[in-house]
Amino acid sequence: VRHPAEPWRIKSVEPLRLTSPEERAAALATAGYNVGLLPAELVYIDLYTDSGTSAMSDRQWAAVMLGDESYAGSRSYYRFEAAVRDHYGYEEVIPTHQGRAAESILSRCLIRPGHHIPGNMYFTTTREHQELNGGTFHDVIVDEAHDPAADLPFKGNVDLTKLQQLIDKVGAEQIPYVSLAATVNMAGGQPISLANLAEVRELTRRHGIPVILDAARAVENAWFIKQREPGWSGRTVAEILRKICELTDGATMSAKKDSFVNIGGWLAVRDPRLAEQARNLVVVYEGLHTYGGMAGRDLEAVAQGIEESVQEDSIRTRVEQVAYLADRIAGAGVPIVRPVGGHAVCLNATGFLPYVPREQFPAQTLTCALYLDAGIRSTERGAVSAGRDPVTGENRYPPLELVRLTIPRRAYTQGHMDVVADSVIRLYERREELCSGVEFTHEPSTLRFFQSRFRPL
Ligand SMILES: CC1=C(O)/C(=C\N=C(/C)C(=O)O)C(COP(=O)(O)O)=CN1
Repeated sequence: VRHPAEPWRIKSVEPLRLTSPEERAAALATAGYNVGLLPAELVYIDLYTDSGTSAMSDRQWAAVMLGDESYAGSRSYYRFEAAVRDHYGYEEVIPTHQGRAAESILSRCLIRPGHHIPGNMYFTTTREHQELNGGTFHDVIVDEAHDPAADLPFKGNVDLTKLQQLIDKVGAEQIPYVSLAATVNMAGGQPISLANLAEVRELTRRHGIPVILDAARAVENAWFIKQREPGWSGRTVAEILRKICELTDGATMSAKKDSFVNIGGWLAVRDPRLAEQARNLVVVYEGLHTYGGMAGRDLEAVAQGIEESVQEDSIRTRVEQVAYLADRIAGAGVPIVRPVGGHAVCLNATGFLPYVPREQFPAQTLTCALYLDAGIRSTERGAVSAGRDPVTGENRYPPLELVRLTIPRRAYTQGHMDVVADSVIRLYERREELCSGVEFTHEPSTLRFFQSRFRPL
């Protein structure tokens, strides 16, 4: 796979500092063997997340200068609203400062204690807000999504039998909505197909259950539909994105992903009554419903980012850069999640470190090794992220114990991808030496992934 030639050139740069192995060892010990607690200054290539870490374009920065900071009815809000309506198709647009704020407001509006929310695999903040409002999340994704080696085009698909069984078990009136992610982050950025989405739409319509989309990386999902789903190769990404949204009743959006911005999000629905309920809450938690926790300049940057995100060369080169990195790594025999997702290359840590038992957190261990080796920050997407079962208190050991190499948009070049590939391959060749993991020295009670500290065993 060739590294794509980018449809842009660099106009501004941010210097990176190369650290020494000694500096990195000291920094990691101070950070409690949690790379998320490292100062960014001591990270060379930061693949911790693609959320809010992308490069904005000159047109986005120019739009920032046009920000209308009026408290009510800002010009920038109407531009933002028009961009969401044009490209996602929802009538009622409510700004929030980022995705989890939209998830919180939606959950407060629709979920009551005892409710059940089916979805295609969990995401940490999405499930947290569903549970905080008394809901129980049920994973109805196809079984293959939990198998890193299953090389299927749409591992984000819903297993309709699982969904029907849940409806039969708890009753449609106990299901406030079906929560669908496009793409599925925790499965490695796996897309859902339009055909499956249409089947979910049809099944839920029969029971009067709404479908709410998590649109964070829906443009990447649209690209995969164009590439992999029969009948869509001739359509534009913009048309396919609209089609995805048409099959849903609303969406939560972290604009920090597809739309390139450093802060921003929205909740959009079709039902004006739900919209008014959400607007009342947005005023309480985010700000007036025409800025929702963003400055006018942020609203402008999101609007411009949405327009840029659906440009064919933009999304193509974004996804192809991820494929380039995956191809180099997999070419050396390193076990990764197949097929390669839109935003990340996910290393299968149990296959990579077969001698580190699950109780010693192989994925967490591998994130530490990658930082020590080359100053690369990656993300643990395994047992540490999955947390403890709320009932038994035992660690959850999901089938996917992954290290996510998450690629920011328009930020790193082929040279950086090669540094990452070389480091991963070097560690893989030394994997026999990596036979002990880590243990907690500090474990917070909720979302432990972010604040936990460990020591090496
Ligand atoms: C699929 C999905 C996400 O991936 C997501 C945030 N993801 C992060 C921060 C990540 O590193 O993947 C969120 C939360 O968005 P927020 O980080 O609050 O703007 C919602 N849905």
